[in-house]
Amino acid sequence: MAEDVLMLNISSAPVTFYKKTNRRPLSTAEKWAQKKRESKRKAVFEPQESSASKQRKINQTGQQHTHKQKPQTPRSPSQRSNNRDTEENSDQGENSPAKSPSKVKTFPKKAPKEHGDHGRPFIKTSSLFRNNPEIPDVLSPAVNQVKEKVFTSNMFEELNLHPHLVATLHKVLNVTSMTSVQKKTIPVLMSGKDAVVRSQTGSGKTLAYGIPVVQFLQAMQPKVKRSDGPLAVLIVPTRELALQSFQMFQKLLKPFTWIVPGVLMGGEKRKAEKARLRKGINVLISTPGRLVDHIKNTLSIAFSAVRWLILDEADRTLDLGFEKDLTVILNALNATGLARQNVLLSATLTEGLSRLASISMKEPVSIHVSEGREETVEACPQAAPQALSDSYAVPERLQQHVVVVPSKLHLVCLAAFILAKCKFEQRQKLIVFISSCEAVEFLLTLFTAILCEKPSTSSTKHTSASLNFCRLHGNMRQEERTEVFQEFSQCKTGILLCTDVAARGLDLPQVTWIVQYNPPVSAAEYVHRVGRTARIGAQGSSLLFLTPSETAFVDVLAKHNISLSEMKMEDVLANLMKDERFKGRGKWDSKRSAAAFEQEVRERATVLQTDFENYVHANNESLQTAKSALQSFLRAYTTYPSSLKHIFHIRSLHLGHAAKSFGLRDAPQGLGSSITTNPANSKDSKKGKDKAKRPPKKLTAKERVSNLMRSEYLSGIDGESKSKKKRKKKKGQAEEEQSTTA
Ligand SMILES: Nc1ncnc2c1ncn2[C@@H]1O[C@H](COP(=O)(O)OP(=O)(O)OP(=O)(O)O)[C@@H](O)[C@H]1O
Repeated sequence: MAEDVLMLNISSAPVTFYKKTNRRPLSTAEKWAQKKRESKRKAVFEPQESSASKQRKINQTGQQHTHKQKPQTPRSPSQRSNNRDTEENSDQGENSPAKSPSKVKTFPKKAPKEHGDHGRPFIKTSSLFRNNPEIPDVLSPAVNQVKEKVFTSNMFEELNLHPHLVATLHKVLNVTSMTSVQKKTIPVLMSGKDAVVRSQTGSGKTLAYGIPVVQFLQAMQPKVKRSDGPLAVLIVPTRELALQSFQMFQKLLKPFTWIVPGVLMGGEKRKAEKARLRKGINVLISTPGRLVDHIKNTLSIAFSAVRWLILDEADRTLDLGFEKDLTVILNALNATGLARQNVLLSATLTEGLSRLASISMKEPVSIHVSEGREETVEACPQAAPQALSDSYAVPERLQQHVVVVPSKLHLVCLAAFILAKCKFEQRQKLIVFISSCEAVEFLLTLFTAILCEKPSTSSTKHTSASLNFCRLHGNMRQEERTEVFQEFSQCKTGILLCTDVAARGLDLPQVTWIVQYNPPVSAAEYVHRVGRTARIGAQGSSLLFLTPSETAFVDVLAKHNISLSEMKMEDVLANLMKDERFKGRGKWDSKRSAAAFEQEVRERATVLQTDFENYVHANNESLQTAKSALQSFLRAYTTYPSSLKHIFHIRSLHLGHAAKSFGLRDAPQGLGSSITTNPANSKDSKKGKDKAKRPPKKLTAKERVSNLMRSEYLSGIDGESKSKKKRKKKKGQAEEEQSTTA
């Protein structure tokens, strides 16, 4: 433990605990004085146990409680005794810099005994409300939120489309009037121009390019044949989005049966894809990596007839992570020399894309829908993408919230929120974004075990629904991914725990809440995540979790004209009052004071956290799962881009507190050394000290990219690591092997 603290420089970093303190380090005497003040303060503010209650516990156990406990068998909340120890021997296992030495003396390290009178094992409880950093007020700066009108009163009939296409839009896709982006984009693309299109999430961009492509292909003379091969190529960053876009083209092409759409995506059998390519695919939808794979290994893929290239989620597809793949694709397409229409689309296109856009496009028309530019479709040669500002539009009916939660309380706070929405409210569908595949798996198992239990008696005051958890991330088998994606699309309620693999483009109907349990890597990713709700003019809400040291991210969002309102952590936790399974040790009476209410909330949070911890520590397997989830979370934390490192830096994480958010009582040994790369984080040896004096090694652009990409692999977005590719080659699995990372 102590080593971890040193390695991460946590103990010497007061910024971890109190935001924006530039104080000099405290002397030992000052630290003692501070601790004394702190414990006095706690005596006033923290829930206290009566001495009678303390005495009762000592009598029951025959001893005082110890620091190191054997793992307890997890017990259902209904089995639990209400006579639990809350906030008692609470700080053990955390690398808490404010731990009082006197406390350590008070509790000798003895194994727990069973209660003599009840025959129940001693239940270790968790300290949640001590030694947390102060929660600063979050003042989201006032911004002029960019507004985009979703719908227009114009009908598709006005566009001079094939009547069967219009009929399909009405009957199959159920759409009649155009959205703003469709009204602006479709005529431009039908006139044969290239375009860079930016409009908010869920505003109908897919049809904005889908309709012109189908209109063009159905009118081609001589008639399109399968043997022509790809005439339109659509590149998207994830497999689920590829599947979704493919399904949309299937619908649009219903009346034009001679035009064949097809999808290539990692995780599918290459052999089958090759066979389909041989037969002929006219509208080819693919993830970049898989298309490159076929360009290199499939003879029958030919691009001699390609007339359209569309990059959906273009900022993601064009970013450095996919640059190499895209270069291969562009070279293959350009080799044919045929005139081609190019379209780039995203909700977050900025000027950063000008470089690649200018490589692949001819005098693109820049289209954006923000108010004030309503009717301007400017032809803007070469420099078109520069016209796009850094302000992002988010759906007007999206209510955005932020909650500041100390690391220790993250897990219970998320659980309380999920219970509130999905157990005690009707028709709620949540997506929870988490930074790594392992953490998704861990939370799925934990929540299913602890939150999904049925209430033991009829004492539950509120009517409650059963919780329906599912998960989506890049380490799942493709069939399972597809199944979950389809199921969650169709269900009316439920909770999807996922990585950023679900952040882009997915059109999952009726999602009511987006929870960002781990903050996104950029403002753009924030926009895409929240964009999974409030689509096509609907209402929706989002909640961003930040720790006290991360609150400056709100200012980063404000720079992109995104404003959030604060939700108080206490209010989220207060939802636990609806769930009798986690009630505290005393009899709760709703007529009691506000202070008693607050104490009961804290007790319930503690009971819940204790359940989580008991579950995690019940056996070695669950313990290891929690540890590797924590490790993957920390790894992901090191991959924030340098522009955000002042907010999200591994050194400002408190390992012990982060461990608690994975149900761990202790921060596992050696975690720090496996995570940190900065010499300043090495042990406090002379060598380490010397190194620490040196400025951190400046990363090359390549290293920064590989760092960033590592986070994408963690979150399961399409792509493959070099080492993985090598391993695959070695095994000679080129044909059948399925990529697990996309
Ligand atoms: N004209 C329309 N009228 C009604 N619904 C529409 C219309 N156009 C598209 N939709 C529906 O709106 C939803 C969102 O569309 P789409 O997925 O194309 O949005 P998007 O702008 O691409 O979002 P994102 O930026 O998140 O990818 C889909 O369910 C689609 O069927």
